[in-house]
Amino acid sequence: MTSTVSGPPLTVHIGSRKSQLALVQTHWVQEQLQKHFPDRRFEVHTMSTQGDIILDVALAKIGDKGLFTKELEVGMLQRETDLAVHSLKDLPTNLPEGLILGCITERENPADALVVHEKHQDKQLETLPEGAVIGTSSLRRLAQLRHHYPHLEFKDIRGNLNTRLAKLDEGQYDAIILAFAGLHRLGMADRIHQVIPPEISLHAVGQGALGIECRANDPAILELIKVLEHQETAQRCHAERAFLRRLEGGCQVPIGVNTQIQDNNLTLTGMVASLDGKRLLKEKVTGPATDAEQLGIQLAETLRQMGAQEILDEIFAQIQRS
Ligand SMILES: NCc1[nH]cc(CCC(=O)O)c1CC(=O)O
Repeated sequence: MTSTVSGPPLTVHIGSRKSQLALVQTHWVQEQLQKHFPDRRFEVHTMSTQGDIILDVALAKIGDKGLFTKELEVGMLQRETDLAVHSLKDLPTNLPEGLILGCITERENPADALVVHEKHQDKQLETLPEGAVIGTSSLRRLAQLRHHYPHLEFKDIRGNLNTRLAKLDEGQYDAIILAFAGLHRLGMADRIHQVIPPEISLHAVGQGALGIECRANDPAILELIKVLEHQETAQRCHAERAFLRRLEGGCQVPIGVNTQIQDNNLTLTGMVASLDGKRLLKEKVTGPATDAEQLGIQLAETLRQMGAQEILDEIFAQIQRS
């Protein structure tokens, strides 16, 4: 065996959450890296994050950044692991000192999806009856659906995908909203009843893509994970993340996006809404895909001029009070 002096360690340690979805995603990354680098060993280390442990409090109220990522980050900073695989939408836009977002993988369909109770098999979002109870833990989904369907009721829902589906099937909800990507990756795409179009619900920043985080001063690991980067997804997600970073008020907020790239031009649509869905600001920007971050910042400033900051400040105060 040859020893590598400056190359990556022969065994690469990958940090992951323990949820079924996290493991499917991490094992995919492990498998891809193994294919590219057959001489190395890739080992997965699972960890529980606060987000996996605190299940009885609404996500919006916890509000803490990095709820699903912090323990994985500590692992890398303490050199127990070399990289961590995240659902990109759970990765805060500002990372701890010493860590970077080293790779963004090809995105699955980023849309939200409607899953209905069996008694509503013949219904769509627009035909669900008045008072039907929709389960979601996301302020973004809540605000946009309230805006378009004020006759529906909304109730918080927590837990992993299987728990949420079980609560729906038991009859605690008439329908729930989940990410298309999560259902698809877990082999449960057959539960998707309606893919919600962007005109109704703009998706979360980074939704459907994986983000691989590593130490900033570890070029060998960075070089390994870069082979999994998907350029178009990365450009879209860098625009989305720059938009969120520029707007964010320090809590989970109703901010949604959509991105498209055509002929090297990136169009970013962004939305900020009040919790009651009564005010909803939406605008878009187009420019060279290579200026992704600049486009995100520009759109954030435009929305702020339209009044987004007042909406976000109000929501932050509301969440603190409730
Ligand atoms: N916050 C939970 C979470 N983080 C990533 C996904 C789904 C997969 C993805 O968006 O990449 C989900 C579940 C959901 O929103 O339904």
